[in-house]
Amino acid sequence: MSLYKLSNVEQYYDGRRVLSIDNLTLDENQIIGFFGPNGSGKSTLFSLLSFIDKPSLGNVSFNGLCNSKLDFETRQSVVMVPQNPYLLKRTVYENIVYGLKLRKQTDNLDEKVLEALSLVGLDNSFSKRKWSQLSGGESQRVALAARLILKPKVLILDEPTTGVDTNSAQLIKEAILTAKQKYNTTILISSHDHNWLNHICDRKVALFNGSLVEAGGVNLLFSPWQKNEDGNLVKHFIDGQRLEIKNSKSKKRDAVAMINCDSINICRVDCEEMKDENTLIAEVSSIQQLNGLDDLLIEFTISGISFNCKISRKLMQEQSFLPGDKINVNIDTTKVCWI
Ligand SMILES: Nc1ncnc2c1ncn2[C@@H]1O[C@H](COP(=O)(O)OP(=O)(O)OP(=O)(O)O)[C@@H](O)[C@H]1O
Repeated sequence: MSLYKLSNVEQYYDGRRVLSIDNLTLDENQIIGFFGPNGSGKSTLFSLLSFIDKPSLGNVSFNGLCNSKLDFETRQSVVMVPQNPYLLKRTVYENIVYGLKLRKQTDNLDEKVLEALSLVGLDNSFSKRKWSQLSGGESQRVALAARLILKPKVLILDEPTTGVDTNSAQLIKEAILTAKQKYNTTILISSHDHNWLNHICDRKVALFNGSLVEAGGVNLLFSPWQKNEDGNLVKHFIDGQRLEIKNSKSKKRDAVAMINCDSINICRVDCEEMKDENTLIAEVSSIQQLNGLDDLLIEFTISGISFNCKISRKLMQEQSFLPGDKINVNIDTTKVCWI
């Protein structure tokens, strides 16, 4: 049985739908990464998974029980570090023991604080410091230690590496891996740092305008980018091909483009009707059947970089693609999102 099961979940703010998830299951003792552009619904989803909010419609079940039937203790076993964690205006020690005291678990506090601090790479001298005597990265780690000390069943981290240096990001990563191993904690993390997520996650889930993008259904195009004369970002592939992204003047050269597989059209290389100045040449690497759908997922490479797109069975019958075939690729760059 999955730990979480979401069915037909929708969340509305001021009459506007910001989240719509037909089906999502999350398994126990995994590290699951959530990514997507700003405003795609990651924090909203986390507020439902942490039981801070109830969905406007649909059902979030946990360990087989509907969220409205969960007892206080079960709710308390799920803890979250929000995007901008709040520290009490007290010492680090008092911040870290706060949750334990609320739960009336007051035995061996000193020992537990020492263990929690060492998990996040801070020594015991920090316990006497005031909240105001910490750097941004140290505050993040204290906020994390205050949750780890609870040995939670689920730990939800909303962008834990935003604004922290690489050393703190590494320490946070190690603390998360230790929590998974030592306490069997299930960890849900959102981050815009794909390298960091790739190194730590067992599974990654993409959100796009409040909807889930099925595994393999999204393409990420990483830097380096160059700017053309109009200021738009252009990807130069090693084989000399180029892809200009429309309306990207405001984006930086280290941005990551997210291209939904539905925004890509393909046809055989000898099919003239799709060809224009933006058409790229690619090579088919694999063809997979998508579960329960009348669609196929085609993986292909453009100058060694992997992409995928969906095609209908009808198009497959017309074009009969095979691995190794050269294809024309058109990407609707007006639909690109940025991470
Ligand atoms: N309390 C709220 N009231 C009204 N709208 C909200 C509220 N919270 C979030 N939203 C809107 O819901 C949408 C999803 O926001 P959310 O914070 O979940 O996205 P996100 O993926 O976490 O974004 P980011 O990467 O910027 O943190 C956004 O359009 C946002 O403006």
